Amino acid sequence: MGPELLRVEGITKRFTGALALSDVDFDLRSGEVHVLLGENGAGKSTLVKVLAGAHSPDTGRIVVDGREVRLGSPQQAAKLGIAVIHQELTLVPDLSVAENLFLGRMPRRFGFVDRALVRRRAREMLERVGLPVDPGTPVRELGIAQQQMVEIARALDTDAKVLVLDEPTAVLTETETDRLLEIMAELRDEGVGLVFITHHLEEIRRIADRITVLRDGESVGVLPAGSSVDEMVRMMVGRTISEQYPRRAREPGEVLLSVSGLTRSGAFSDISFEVRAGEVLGIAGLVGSGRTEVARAVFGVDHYDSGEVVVAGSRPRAGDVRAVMRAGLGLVPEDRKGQGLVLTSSVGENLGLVTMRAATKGGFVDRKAQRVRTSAMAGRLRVKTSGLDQPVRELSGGNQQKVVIGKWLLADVRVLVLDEPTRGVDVGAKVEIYELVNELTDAGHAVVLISSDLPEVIGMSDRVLVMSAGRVAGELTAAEATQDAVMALAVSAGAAEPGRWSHTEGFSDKWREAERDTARPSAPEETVADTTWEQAR
Ligand SMILES: Nc1ncnc2c1ncn2[C@@H]1O[C@H](COP(=O)(O)OP(=O)(O)OP(=O)(O)O)[C@@H](O)[C@H]1O
Repeated sequence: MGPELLRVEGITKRFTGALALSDVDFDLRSGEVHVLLGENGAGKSTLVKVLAGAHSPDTGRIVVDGREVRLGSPQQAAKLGIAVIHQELTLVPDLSVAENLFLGRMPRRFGFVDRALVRRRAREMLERVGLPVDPGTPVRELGIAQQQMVEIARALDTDAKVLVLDEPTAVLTETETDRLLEIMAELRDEGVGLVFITHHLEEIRRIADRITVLRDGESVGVLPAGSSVDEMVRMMVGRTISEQYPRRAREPGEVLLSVSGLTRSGAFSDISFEVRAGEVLGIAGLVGSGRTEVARAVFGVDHYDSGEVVVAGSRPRAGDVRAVMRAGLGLVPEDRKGQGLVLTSSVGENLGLVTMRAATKGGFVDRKAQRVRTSAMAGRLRVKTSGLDQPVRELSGGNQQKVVIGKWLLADVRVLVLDEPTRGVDVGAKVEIYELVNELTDAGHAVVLISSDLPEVIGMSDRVLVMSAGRVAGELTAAEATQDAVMALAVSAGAAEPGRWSHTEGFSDKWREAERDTARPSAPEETVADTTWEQAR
């Protein structure tokens, strides 16, 4: 490790109702990857925003290159060589890669943009991050990983000595993550100092030189490279987690969800499956295999051409979300930046969105009963909040995700479809979500679990349905569902689409890609929120 690039001492940041950072010390040296680890709401993003000049701390010192500085704005931070890659990328989709790389600082000659120079410099910058795209390509044609690389290339060109990456791998596939970690290692070798946030502990094991653990806004310790997952978990949540996938199987009862011959041209075809009371059915599949599309069609937010959906004995009309919900089926959509939430409303209101109807007595909402239930759920999922009245937009990303899950876990549904329920959620809350799945099935409900996390879908399901290229490729019992067996089925439709499977990417890579490609955080999700509002009234 080289000389110290940056140090913060005694940083405190208070928001109304929350002490986000309390007397935090942190330092970064040249040529190291320093990981910030902590539960949802521990204060990681707040510290990053202080380093980015986006939040000014209430107290504390910031020292860059040995000199105390005030980071009054992101521009000032950038001038001092601190570049931050936030989760929400900031590129302009309709401009080319080169135009984005030089946004606001186009090299000019005699007053004209020097196009030849722009292209040459752009190529050099892209080469540094190993991105083989033409600088003339519009950014909107790039995948998320490539866009992230363009941002990193741009950041590095401004002579950044410090590169801060806030949960960059959450949206990446395994191969893309590998590539990013390689580039991070190369930059480290060049002497750049990197601050890295991730909830994936195995990534930390691979790349971290030091790990600073935050808990409730305090720095509780620094772990060295090579620390075990157990050590990280213990320091992060203050206890060990004995069982990662605590599935309690029970004798299945009557069929609660029956899907037969469901077909939508171009998306999925002839999908049939059943889920019984007390069962967890996992749905697995690769890029474009259609898992999420099927879930959305079953829930009624997307249409289907033919087939039948029966929920607890009734046949809701295709495409009628309200009828599907009345029949007793709920969907936790894959979360994308607060999707499924009413951001301006409070934590309590959001948790109660779907249950309000259940808590309605003679036309009036029984507010007391409602509060008891929502507050118990917030406690179980350890939603970090100053109270049920806090606006949900003030919560950290992971805690917003917990509220989306909690809302549906509280809903009185017979069948709950969970699409990527644990993305962005810390390890402790993950296990709590699994426990709640157990409780749902203990109580005789049925759960459909769609997940890109292969160990999770295998560990928590009684049966795993594997989809491939829009069809059901097969079904495995819990005992049969090994990674290899699931993989073999998932690629079984490969012959039909040779191009898709010819590359040598890892399996779970396509897995995460599938998840991402099918995510459409647009109108249909709003429909969900609107419908629940309407129902609540
Ligand atoms: N603008 C704000 N207003 C009020 N409270 C805030 C605001 N921003 C953050 N907080 C609070 O500060 C605390 C730390 O949040 P922060 O976003 O730093 O957590 P995090 O460690 O990044 O979590 P995650 O892993 O979920 O992203 C949380 O309790 C959060 O509710």
